[in-house]
Amino acid sequence: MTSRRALIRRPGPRLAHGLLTHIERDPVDGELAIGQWEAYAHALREAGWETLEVPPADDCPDAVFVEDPVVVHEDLAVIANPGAAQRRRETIGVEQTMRDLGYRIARIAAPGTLDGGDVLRSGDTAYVGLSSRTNGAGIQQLATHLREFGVRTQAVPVERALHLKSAVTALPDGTVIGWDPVVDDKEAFPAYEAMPEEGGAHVVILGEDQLLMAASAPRSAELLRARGYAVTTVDISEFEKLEGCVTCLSVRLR
Ligand SMILES: NC(=O)NCCC[C@H](N)C(=O)O
Repeated sequence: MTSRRALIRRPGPRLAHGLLTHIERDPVDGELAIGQWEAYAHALREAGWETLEVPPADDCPDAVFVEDPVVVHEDLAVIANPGAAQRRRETIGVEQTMRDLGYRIARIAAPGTLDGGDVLRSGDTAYVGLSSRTNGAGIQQLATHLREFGVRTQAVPVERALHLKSAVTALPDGTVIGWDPVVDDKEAFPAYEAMPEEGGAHVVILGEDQLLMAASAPRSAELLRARGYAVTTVDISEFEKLEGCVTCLSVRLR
């Protein structure tokens, strides 16, 4: 029925030891996390996406956040060089999966660092967070890789959030939505709208009029429903305790 596929990666036994930067540790319930991850994958499939599992990386606590080790554009998979050293081994299995799927492979190389969570594509622009994980050299390398597609890359400062997409995402019509307390530069975007909750800044575009959001942002979901979007919500509380959000749990391949 569909050519839409999404990469996901099952959480491993060390999930509770995932990295934290901006929040205090709150114990993660591993079993609940697996149930939430399965419900997330189910929501993708219900919306017509085929889910492809990258083999788990059980020694990497944050491997479930599969968006971070790769940026995919058309037939090119840019393997990231994660800014946190302990996340770098996550790229091995992701690269193998992308090769097996027939993607061309490019790489972000040291001294460049880049996490996929910092890359927000909207229209013909890639906004890339200059964050604690992604540096200027990484952004320049990504810009070079994306140039062949006519994609323009624009760096955006990120100081108050982990990744650019922890602070903002984009609606199908190009409006960038964010949670003001962690957005450093609203002026970077041609159209910006504030959401009332932190999780309200995170949308996975399931279709032209269909969004996936976290259950932790009910008021934002209502606002977006009022704009005509069909919004599916999933509870991802255990991943939010690790600074994860709906966007980072999958990579949509189009
Ligand atoms: N793209 C994302 O927002 N990923 C979330 C990563 C959370 C993980 N605990 C980390 O600090 O790397």
